[in-house]
Amino acid sequence: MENQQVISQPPSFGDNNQRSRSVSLSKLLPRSLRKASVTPTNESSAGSTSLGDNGKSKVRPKDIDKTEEILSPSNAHCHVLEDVEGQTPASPDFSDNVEQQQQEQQITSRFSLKIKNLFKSSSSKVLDTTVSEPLPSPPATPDEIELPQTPNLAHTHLPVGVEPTKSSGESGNNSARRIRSPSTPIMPSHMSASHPVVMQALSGSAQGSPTTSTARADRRSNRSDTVRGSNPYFVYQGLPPHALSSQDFDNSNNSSMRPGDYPSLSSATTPTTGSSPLSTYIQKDHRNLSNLSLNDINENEEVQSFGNSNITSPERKQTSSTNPFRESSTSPRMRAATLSPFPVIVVEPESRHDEELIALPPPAIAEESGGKNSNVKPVLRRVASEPNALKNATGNSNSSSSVSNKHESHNACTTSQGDDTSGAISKEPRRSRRLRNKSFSNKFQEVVVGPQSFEKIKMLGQGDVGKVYLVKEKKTNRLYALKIFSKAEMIKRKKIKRILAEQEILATSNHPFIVTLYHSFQSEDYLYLCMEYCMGGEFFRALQTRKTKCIDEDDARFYASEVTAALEYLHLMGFIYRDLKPENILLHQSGHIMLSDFDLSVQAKDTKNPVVKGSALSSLLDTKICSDGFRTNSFVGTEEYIAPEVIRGNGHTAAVDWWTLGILIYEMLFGFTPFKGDNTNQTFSNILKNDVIFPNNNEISRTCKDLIKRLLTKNETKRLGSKLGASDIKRHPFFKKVQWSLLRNQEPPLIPVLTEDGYDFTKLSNNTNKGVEKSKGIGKGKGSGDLTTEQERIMFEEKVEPDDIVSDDDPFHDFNSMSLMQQDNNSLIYGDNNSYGKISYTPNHNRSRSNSHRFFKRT
Ligand SMILES: Nc1ncnc2c1ncn2[C@@H]1O[C@H](COP(=O)(O)OP(=O)(O)OP(=O)(O)O)[C@@H](O)[C@H]1O
Repeated sequence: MENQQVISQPPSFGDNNQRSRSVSLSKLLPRSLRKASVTPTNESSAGSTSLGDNGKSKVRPKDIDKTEEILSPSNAHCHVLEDVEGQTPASPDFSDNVEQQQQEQQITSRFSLKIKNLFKSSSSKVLDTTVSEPLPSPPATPDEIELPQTPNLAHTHLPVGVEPTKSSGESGNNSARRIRSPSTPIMPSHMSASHPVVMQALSGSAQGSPTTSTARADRRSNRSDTVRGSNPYFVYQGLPPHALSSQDFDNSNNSSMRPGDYPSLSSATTPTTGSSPLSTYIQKDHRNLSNLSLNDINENEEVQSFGNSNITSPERKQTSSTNPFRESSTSPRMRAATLSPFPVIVVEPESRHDEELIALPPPAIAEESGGKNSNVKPVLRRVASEPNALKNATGNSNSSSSVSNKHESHNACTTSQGDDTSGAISKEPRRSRRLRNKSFSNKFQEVVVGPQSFEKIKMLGQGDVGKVYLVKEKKTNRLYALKIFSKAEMIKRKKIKRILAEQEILATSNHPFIVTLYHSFQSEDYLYLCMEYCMGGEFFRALQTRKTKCIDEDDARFYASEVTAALEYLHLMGFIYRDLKPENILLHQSGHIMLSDFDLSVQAKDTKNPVVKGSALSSLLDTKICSDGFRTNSFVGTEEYIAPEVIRGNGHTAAVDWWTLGILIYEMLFGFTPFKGDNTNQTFSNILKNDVIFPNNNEISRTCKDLIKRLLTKNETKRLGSKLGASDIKRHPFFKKVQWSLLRNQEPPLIPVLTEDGYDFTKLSNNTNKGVEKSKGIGKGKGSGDLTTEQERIMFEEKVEPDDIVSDDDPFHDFNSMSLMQQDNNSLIYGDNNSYGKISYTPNHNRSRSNSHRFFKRT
């Protein structure tokens, strides 16, 4: 097969050094740092991440959660209505960009000063950031810069705002390729010896100049060269103590660092020398620290600002925010944007969980350990509210018996609530109606499966908090993707709201481009989402199989139209997706897209019904109105995809999804994202200040470039989509030929096929999971494979806890256990001869340049 390129199936997380991808900014810690279980040897660390028990040896990230800031709908932002139709395609309106750039430059300069001053007063443990690095000046170019054309665009792209000198070209080479992986050794700029700040700190050391060829060669030769740095608007303060454990440093052969030690700048050396504990640590475990501190600080900031109050006054907003951008927004325009027209902030009702979760675990533990803390109010909860892993993690002396007791306690709960001998629980637990009362509830019935109904075939991937397994249902042999979350982990990291949101979006959605949720259920220690298995894996992988990491315009139109349809649907439901990127787009076996990973999504408060506007002849659906007036203030997204308003921290709306669509289309066409800089600082600066530029690629039409420009309009009120939402995008000339109601009947450009030379998972799954770990290079360290296997064994052996027994003060009370009423028969059937290890993407020969919009009829 000539055009067929075989790549590894999105690997089990042990494979992560094979790829690199950026991680959503909301993810507090790099995955490796988040690993819950520390194995005896460092080789095993990548593959032995634990979700479950063994809490004593776990590395626990600092607790954070999103506390969404909802701004009063009564102060809904004004939006400029602009009609796309009839406009000359390549005539973008960037009239306010110059003014905006100047103001933003002033603001960012102020931040630099402010943050520098902060550092002056910081202890030596606080790592300096890149703020001393001058922000790149906006390119003195017209809106479109034609760069010299070369065969490989990915290699010729110069980062926006970087002069096309030799060095920047090299830098562009590094930054142009978007190689991302949660555990690729991507070094933040402040960790890189080539970074000026590190250079400064290492002054006197023989690290060379940032511009020396040695440093560049290091960067080129090391995958960590996708240097990421700190956001100029947030201060990197080193790894928080909870992020590091003694075991981690033992693994790094360094005993001098203690768990509580912050890695300091002085100890952060170049990844190539590996002489510092941190660099050794990072090198060995291929960590990406770049996004860590941003989230950490931002999340804490939000907790501080909004965690203890239901209503936050404008004054509170002004004073409590630690976002330097907001604090120092002294320009009238920025101040106006910050305070008006959204002066009132209301905390989301769901934040109840955040408060509960801050409070619950310690009292529960205190109570169990003899109630020594008499001030602690007894908490009415059953054992399931305190997962065994959590008890272990907190060193509860009863933990040893908890595993053996759990089924007893479960049985006690299931048989008779009144039998509870503690006497503490006197009321009948109420059955959660959260999802049952929703309009879609007739889609679901009582849960008909449990963990034991499935057999693990392989791990598909590990996300921020969940592990996703390819499983087959024993009874039917059907394949599913089972996403499993540890309750203890969710509690510790205050992700309860996230998982509830993810469950709700998946359960609510019924759309061909959104992954289907078949079952969701919980056991005592775990939460489970059983979803449609998208055997094509991540669209990101499919892009990587292309020679230039990109696809042609017709193909990009195909994927962009499906993504637009999915976003339109989500917006109609009142959801803002917020994390669009190729990694979160999965490919169905048919080649059509499936949006997944909704843990960063948020639902608008007071969702409104869509409105049809226009005449009978040309009516347009206004989906923007569904979440009108809703602004949320979390700092979420993925570095290269993040919208300017998110960086500014003034709140954002569903318009962020249209921004990310613009980045996605750009990346599909050119193989890299438009604003990527050498580090986070520069990337954010580029996002805020620079216009999108296009490589000199004559194959890309003017309408396509116009669409991208309009989607990447920095002013969200002028961005395409700000008038009617998806309808604005759908009627752009770029999509003129698209038949929106027949998208599912389009021929996809790439068809995923399982190849024959993959791992023989049939044998491996018969021969216990241990074999899988070995074959995938997971758990090389002695015992780690056993540990993973043991945890997985528990995951797949636990019993379902029906809603009736999950008491209403249980943090997971609202995680309803249910099964889809009518299951379609489209899910793949497990085949003994199939390999689930490797996949290829075959160009669809039914689809050519001339007929790419040909539709086939189903027979
Ligand atoms: N339905 C599915 N079919 C096939 N693979 C899947 C499916 N769902 C998830 N995966 C794989 O598992 C990986 C992790 O899943 P997912 O992104 O949902 O987890 P997450 O914890 O939300 O991750 P993230 O850190 O990106 O938010 C995905 O990147 C994908 O490769």
